[in-house]
Amino acid sequence: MTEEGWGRICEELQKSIGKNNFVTWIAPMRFTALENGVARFQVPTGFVGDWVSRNFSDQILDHMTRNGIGVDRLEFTVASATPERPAPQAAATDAPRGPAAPAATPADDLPGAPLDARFTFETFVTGKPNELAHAAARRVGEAGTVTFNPLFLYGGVGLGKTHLMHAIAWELRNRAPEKKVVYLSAEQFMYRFVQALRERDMMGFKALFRSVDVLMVDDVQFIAGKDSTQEEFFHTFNALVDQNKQIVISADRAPGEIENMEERIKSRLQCGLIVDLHPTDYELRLGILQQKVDIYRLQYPGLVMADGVLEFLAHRIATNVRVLEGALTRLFAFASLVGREITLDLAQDCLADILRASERNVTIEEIQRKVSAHYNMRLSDMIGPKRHRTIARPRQIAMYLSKQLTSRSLPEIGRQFGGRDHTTVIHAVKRIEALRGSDPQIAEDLDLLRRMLES
Ligand SMILES: Nc1ncnc2c1ncn2[C@@H]1O[C@H](COP(=O)(O)OP(=O)(O)OP(=O)(O)O)[C@@H](O)[C@H]1O
Repeated sequence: MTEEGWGRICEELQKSIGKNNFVTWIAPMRFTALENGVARFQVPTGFVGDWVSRNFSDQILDHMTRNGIGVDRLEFTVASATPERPAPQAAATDAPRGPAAPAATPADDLPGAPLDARFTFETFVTGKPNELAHAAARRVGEAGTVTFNPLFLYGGVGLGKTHLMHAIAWELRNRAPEKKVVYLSAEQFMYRFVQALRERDMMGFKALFRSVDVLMVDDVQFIAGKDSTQEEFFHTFNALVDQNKQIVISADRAPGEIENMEERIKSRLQCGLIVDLHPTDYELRLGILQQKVDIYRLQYPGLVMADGVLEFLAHRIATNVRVLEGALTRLFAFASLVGREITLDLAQDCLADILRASERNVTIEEIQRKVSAHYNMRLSDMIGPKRHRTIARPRQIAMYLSKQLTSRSLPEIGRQFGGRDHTTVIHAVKRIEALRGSDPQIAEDLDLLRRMLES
């Protein structure tokens, strides 16, 4: 098989496994040879190789065979690190993100930290809260003229700062492989600096950091209060800016708000473009969940997910994306262990602790009040006996929202709606769930009410 032949197979694969999966897992692979029935590929990380081998090898073999290529198995080798720049490797993280990625450390003489193969622009879901940060990161990834220096990304925990930085590094690696791109955390910068001091090799340290083309330092707030590290960082920063080399910095807050950071550093950090990642909104969370589910569906092909579960998670887990991902991972693992469909009930059982922790404190009374005002009915009719459609439907909507937005049990919800039975609540939830899909007016009302209740 030639590289061209592999290109054709790639086109077919993209159709059969979907663009997202293709871009995340297959595109980073490089076909190297076909010998004695073994097709060999280079992959950026062991994790990518394992994942492709477990999830896509049958389909790859199938496409190859159908294209008349005699192949029995696939073999993956990790592209080795070049001395000029760190070889991207999958990093282990503390967050549950599907199967754990093996930790890999770059060669000792390189200042960079490993990159996570999953953190690319293709896997970064954009929405209102992060569109500016994403656009700025894309611009830096284009490797064109340096227009803003530094790019300073900041935002709360788990909102995608590290993901965007890795994405820039991957993009630069693809577009401008000759550039020396170094990504590392501020902690690693300090570690390198202390090590150089201990080994009396400050010349080596300075030469190394001043020779990079793009320097990316994550979580810069870490060096606040660490005087000599700050000092060295300042010199490195200035030396690179003077040479018109791109710098990208991330932190958990705006430069001006980092305590115990020298004023001259703060003002340096404010010279370029400062963009923040806002807390996620419902649409963005839903988009992220949908993307992750596409990946999980391949890992757990037999699992069925009921309608409304992702919407439920996106409503209820508004803390940060890492928690959202952790919830989904747990849900899929749990459902596959017990061999059950992923329903709203299963999600509520399995994620009770996470849901409690991210509770927004919307009460059933509040829901009843907002819904009755919206439909111009009396609050007392929410709990009263009237069964006319103009009353019963809003009541069902209020029950549905109570199930979605609070962690009250079905019997508790029933009790608060005039002592109704929990089966009435189940019926209401199912009915509204169905109407949400078939009646655009109801879908719109639900959306509006949810927004009002959450704001
Ligand atoms: N917009 C997004 N699209 C897809 N995944 C996202 C998005 N935002 C965050 N994530 C995912 O959420 C997780 C946490 O993101 P990341 O580690 O980049 O956060 P962070 O802002 O660097 O957090 P911290 O302050 O804790 O370092 C990662 O798995 C990342 O892939």
